[in-house]
Amino acid sequence: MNHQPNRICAIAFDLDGTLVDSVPDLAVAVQETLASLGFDKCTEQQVRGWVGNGAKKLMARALFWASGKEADSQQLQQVMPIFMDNYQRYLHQHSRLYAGVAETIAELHKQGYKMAVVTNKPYQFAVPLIEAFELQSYFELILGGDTLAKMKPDPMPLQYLIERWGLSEAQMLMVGDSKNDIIAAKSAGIASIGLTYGYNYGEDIGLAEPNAVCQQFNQVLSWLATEPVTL
Ligand SMILES: O=C(O)COP(=O)(O)O
Ligand SMILES: [Mg+2]
Repeated sequence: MNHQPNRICAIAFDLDGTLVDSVPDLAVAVQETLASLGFDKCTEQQVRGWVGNGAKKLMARALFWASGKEADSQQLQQVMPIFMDNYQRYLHQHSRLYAGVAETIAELHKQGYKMAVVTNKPYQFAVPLIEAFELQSYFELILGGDTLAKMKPDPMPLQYLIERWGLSEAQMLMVGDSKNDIIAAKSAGIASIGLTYGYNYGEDIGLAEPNAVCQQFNQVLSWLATEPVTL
């Protein structure tokens, strides 16, 4: 791997909606949590629009939809263990890697890129999900939404990686499906690729203005091959 100061040699990947279509299992966990509280069940499609800011915010959005009012911290404190238990049970029953992810991650690893997962998903779920798809050996680090004091769109997890790996901003790329990923990348001063197939609250990822918009995961390889010099 070429470690020139202005060439990308490290990549941070988002997890939900980028590597893994995790909504099928998240949806069942949300639905069962709502049902156990006596609320109507939401649809999988609704959950698709609620994912992005971690497990607590997901349940807060679901409760708002179900009850018509904002959940207070006491209610969330009571509901979160139920959701966490439910999601723990389903985690990777119906979740699937997106097309091209396994091959592309293996190829990037072969090419020598340093790789990490930077997700807003709680760490306790991120690790077994990545392990279920046998990807853990490719990633030097997995940062969950609760690993550091702040999660995306805050740049903290990306700044942590840059510092820990002793890189310049120009050497790092963020690949994600949500504007949270792109905002975090921009705030950290690094390049980003936005994927169109994931979860972005139903919005066009292009509106967040990543350096490139890709329809398929393997296009990350061709982008890196043609656009390695950044900023
Ligand atoms: O758990 C979430 O809310 C989103 O997770 P992600 O950051 O991997 O997309
Ligand atoms: Mg995502």
